[in-house]
Amino acid sequence: LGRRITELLGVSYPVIQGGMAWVADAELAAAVSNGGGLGIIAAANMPPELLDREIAKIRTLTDKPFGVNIMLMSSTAPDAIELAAKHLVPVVTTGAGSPGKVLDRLKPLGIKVLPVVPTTALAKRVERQGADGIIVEGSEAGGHIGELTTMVLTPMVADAVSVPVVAAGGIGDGRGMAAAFALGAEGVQIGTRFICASECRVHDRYKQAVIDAKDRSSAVTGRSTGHPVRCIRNKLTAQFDELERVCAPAEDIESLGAGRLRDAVVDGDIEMGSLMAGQIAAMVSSISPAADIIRSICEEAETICSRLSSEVK
Ligand SMILES: O=C(O)COc1ccc(-c2c[nH]c(CNC(=O)Nc3ncc(Sc4ccccn4)s3)n2)cc1
Repeated sequence: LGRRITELLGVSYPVIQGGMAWVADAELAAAVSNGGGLGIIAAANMPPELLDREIAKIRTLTDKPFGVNIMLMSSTAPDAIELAAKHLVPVVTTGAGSPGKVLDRLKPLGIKVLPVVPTTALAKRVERQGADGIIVEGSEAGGHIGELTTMVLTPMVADAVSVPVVAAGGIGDGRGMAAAFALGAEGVQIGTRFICASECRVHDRYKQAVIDAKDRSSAVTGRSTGHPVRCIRNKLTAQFDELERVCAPAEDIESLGAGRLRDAVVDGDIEMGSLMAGQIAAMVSSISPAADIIRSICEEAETICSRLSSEVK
């Protein structure tokens, strides 16, 4: 079922690790790639010299394909594009903006480009612009999200484009992967579950917050600024809610959020840090090696898909 994606990316399993800002570094990405998936380094707002070192570093940790995620809202995006070109990074994923410039610059170099999109319209646009695959991200996801759920967005985009679709948002076990394939996806992108990978270097209190999360633990803040972001509820999200209740100006909301993701990831500040995570955090209950996470999800999905196909008869 995932053959077009495994062949496109040169991986064993059609599993992409989410390019999570501050979380997805060379260590996590290498562990995912060595485990048979596609590990992704998040360029996010990294200074170019740091991203340059992370890309050089992953090349010492794995000889398997890997990718770089370029967050198009970041002022460092143009530098990230040039670094991806310089290193001939096998795969680039993009988020939080329209990837026209990325496609024009990197496709001619043979780099595979898979944009993340939150709507069907954007999916059609990026296919026209030459996307090799399309990652559709539902509002179940952590971080900066759109309004449509994975359950609705996936089949709509699968019907609208011919390139392979990868489903993201709310997928954390084999059932989610099997469901994504049933909806027309040919691969999955997983973020939150990999926050609790052994090789992920976020602070243990961040990992514990993900494990402790229940189904209603996450909340979306920042809708009024046009950049809705899903995080685990804490004092910070309560302050965002208060600012939005009194219709504070967008810059006050954005300045409250600046640097908070770092506080959570590096300092383990679970009260005032930005604990970006998806709704699937409620289903995460253990810290496991990335390779085990990938294998167990794919084996469970395989079992479900073959049971479904035999029972349908
Ligand atoms: O140009 C247009 O038409 C708009 O295009 C798009 C609009 C939105 C998206 C989109 C939604 N979700 C994604 C992929 N996921 C993400 O980008 N998730 C993220 N999590 C944390 C991030 S860091 C941050 C920094 C500032 C504000 C908020 N977040 S980025 N892309 C992609 C394209």
